Amino acid sequence: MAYDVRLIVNALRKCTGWFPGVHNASAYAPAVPLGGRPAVMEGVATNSLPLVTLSLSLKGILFGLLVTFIVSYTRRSRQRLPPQPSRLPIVGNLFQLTDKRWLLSRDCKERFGEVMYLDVLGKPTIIFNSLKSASEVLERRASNSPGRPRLIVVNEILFGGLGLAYMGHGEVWRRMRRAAHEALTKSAVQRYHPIQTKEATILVSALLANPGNRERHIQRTAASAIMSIMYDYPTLVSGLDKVVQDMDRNIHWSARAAAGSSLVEFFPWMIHVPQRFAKWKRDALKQAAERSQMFLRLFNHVKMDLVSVGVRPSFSASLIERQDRNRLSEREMAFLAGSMFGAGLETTSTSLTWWILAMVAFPETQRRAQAELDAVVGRARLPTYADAPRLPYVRAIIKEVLRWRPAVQLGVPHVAAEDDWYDGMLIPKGAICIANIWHCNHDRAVFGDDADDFKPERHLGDNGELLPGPKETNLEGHVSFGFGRRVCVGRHLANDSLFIHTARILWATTLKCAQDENGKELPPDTSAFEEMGIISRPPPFDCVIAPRFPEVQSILVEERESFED
Ligand code: HEM
Repeated sequence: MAYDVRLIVNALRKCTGWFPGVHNASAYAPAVPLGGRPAVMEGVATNSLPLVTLSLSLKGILFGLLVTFIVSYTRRSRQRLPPQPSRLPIVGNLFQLTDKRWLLSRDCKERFGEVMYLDVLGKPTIIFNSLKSASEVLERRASNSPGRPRLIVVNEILFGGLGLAYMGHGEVWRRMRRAAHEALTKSAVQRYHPIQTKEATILVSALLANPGNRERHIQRTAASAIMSIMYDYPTLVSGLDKVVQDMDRNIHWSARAAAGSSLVEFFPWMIHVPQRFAKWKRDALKQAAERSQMFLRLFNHVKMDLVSVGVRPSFSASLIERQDRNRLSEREMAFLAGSMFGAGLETTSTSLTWWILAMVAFPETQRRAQAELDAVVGRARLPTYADAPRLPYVRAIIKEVLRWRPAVQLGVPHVAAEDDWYDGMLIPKGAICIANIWHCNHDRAVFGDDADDFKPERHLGDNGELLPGPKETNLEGHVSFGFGRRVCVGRHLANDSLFIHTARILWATTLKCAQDENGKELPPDTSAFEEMGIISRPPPFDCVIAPRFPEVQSILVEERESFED
């Protein structure tokens, strides 16, 4: 009897998604309509194998039947998984996972739909490409995904297992998370308004005095505010302060490590390689020792001040006051405060930089916000937190910036505790779940055909009031703060900080495009971004920052003099 081996091999390929020779993004399965299944699920090309015809005996027939059985069994179980791009032997879809630009592309969403399955070195990984799928699985059924995957470098080495953002959801995480949550509720963060107000004023003055150093001023203000909030640290004069530089180095390390860039994340046995053969391990351990010393030093300072100077509001002080209730050890408290610094600094400063870019690129939105400020605040004083309820457009701009250009474009990974289903597709137990925050925030099914446009008024109601976001978005109007039990614990602090900084910059300055020598405007590129680990920020851009009216300078000086230090 003659059999065409091609049929058997192709059937195998159809079920396993194995495409020999596929090794880069250009080799993804052919396009299919939105919501359709990619080629790997629909069928495979049959013209790449040589025609081999064999004469088979009875044994061959039995072998064929066995293969057919395995094929149809594998196919049945695979068909329940979300669509998967073609993969390579052994590494599977590793290269798709690390190709962030492709993951953020419309092409990815259109080919693979709302939920995509990647096999990364044998680890099932699910990418949620729509707001509906991410919020249903990670928000509404949040109790199934509070965990994090094992993050060896950032959690186990750099944070010694105590990095709030990166640790698993065990008992220690629960205690640390509850303590952080209680110290940073919407009402608790109001005690930090004086710090944030002062920092915003210093930032505006610095931007007007020396606009060329814009990025350095933003970095200083973000670092200074968070150091004061976490440790009651005095206002930093410069972003070059040693403690900030140390922290900064650590943050960069964490951000890179959190992006899973180290080989040990994929080959955990590498953790056992002795240090003398593994530079990555030596470097990471050195960073970890520095980090631990710094966290403990800063925290102990607050403890001593509590005795000598008395209680002044800070996150660390509130942890010490509630130590019995929180049941946290000194080390856990010190690492909790340190985790907050790392998680809050780059995210907030990056969002402020995206905001400046948006104001320069879309001057009509800037003018509308300034008209609102003139009407509500006038020009005789700077805006304050008390004005916030009557400044819906200023706040709508913040929501829109966070939606339009999220600082974290691909969410921090969660892990599915049990098998779960979305739209008939299996999310297997143990799968790494990553919300594609970029696609969620630009989801046309929720935000309309103009989802890619910068349009703050989408957050306003008919009477100009600020709307709660779509129900899928934690009512923020975006999902840039993540999901479920791991949602950003510092989001109220971040929102308040962005409000006072942006309101004061808008009140005092006009932000304009830079010009070339012929007076031609040089608008910033609104679609480019550069990556720092899990953070995406705009590439450097120039802009002009000028006082909006003559009295600005004297009012700023007066305001600064009113701050006692
Ligand atoms: C605009 C500013 C910010 C953005 C865009 C942002 C974004 C995020 C995102 C996407 C996550 C991951 C959520 C998830 O796993 O689903 C996160 C977690 C976290 N954020 Fe933020 N964040 C910001 C500001 C802050 C600030 C100011 C702090 C602290 C002061 C902070 C502290 C944290 C912590 C500790 C976590 C980990 C929570 C956990 O795993 O239990 N963040 N943030």
